[in-house]
Amino acid sequence: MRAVTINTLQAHKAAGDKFAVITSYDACFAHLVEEAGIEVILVGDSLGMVLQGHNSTLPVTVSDMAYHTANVARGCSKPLIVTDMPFGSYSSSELALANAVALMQAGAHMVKVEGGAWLLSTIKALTERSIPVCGHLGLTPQSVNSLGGYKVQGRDPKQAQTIIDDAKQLEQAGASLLVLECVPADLAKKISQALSIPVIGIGAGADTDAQVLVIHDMLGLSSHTPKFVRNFMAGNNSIQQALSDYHAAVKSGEFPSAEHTFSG
Ligand SMILES: Nc1nc(=O)c2c([nH]1)NC[C@@H]1CN(c3ccc(C(=O)N[C@@H](CCC(=O)O)C(=O)O)cc3)CN21
Ligand SMILES: CC(C)C(=O)C(=O)O
Ligand SMILES: [Mg+2]
Repeated sequence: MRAVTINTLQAHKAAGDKFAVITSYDACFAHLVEEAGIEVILVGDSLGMVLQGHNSTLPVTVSDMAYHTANVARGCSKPLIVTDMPFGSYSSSELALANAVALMQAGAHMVKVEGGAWLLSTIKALTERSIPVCGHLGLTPQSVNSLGGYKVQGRDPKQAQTIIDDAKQLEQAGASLLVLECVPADLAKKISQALSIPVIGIGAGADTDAQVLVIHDMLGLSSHTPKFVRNFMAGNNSIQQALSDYHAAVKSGEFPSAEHTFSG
């Protein structure tokens, strides 16, 4: 596998070929993920929950994200590395710019931000300054206190329309990728078809252009696993095989199946 770029992912979408995304927070896992042929590594702020033991992603700092991004970048050379901008680090365009530069200098190839219309000028500012951006809509965990919990989003028609409008505007503002988390499968399908940028689903059904999971969840290491998670260690005795199986199951469309999917 040659180094994955945004062009590679765009070509996958154009050809109707699915690709896989998985979180990593250190060089060891990043290397195993690369060996499995997985296209994209997300250095997710979920590290606040799975590594640091918090019950939300809110306490994670830019310096935490830069530290883990640098460790991941030393462990692999082929996957595209996307790093989450943590809570509060992109509240204004100026703040976002300074923090995104730090994450890019730590080894990220792209940064991810959670939110819709309020972010358009920030996305424009970042992309104009050569910092590629991944959007994130639906269940946005940094908004857990406003949403009242980790709940499926977009079930009522008005809320679904807002997510569709936000997705189109994020693409228009220059986003290169979009994560859709915990939305009904039919809504995710509609958005994936409406956008020309690749859409990555988690709890968003089988019809997005890609899938993402938290690596600890798919290895069966987490105490609470949401409905959209499949344990790829079940019936396996190596992490390397579990990662290869995840890649193959996403590519073939075998994962996610109905049991991992939310309906409207
Ligand atoms: N380990 C881990 N895995 C994740 O997927 C993840 C994190 N941490 N931290 C950041 C966010 C939080 N996420 C979550 C957390 C819980 C649910 C959850 O329990 N969802 C319910 C749906 C409830 C409903 O039906 O509205 C579920 O049953 O899956 C979903 C996403 C996803 N992200
Ligand atoms: C669950 C994914 C999409 C994420 O944002 C994270 O790992 O932080
Ligand atoms: Mg995140």
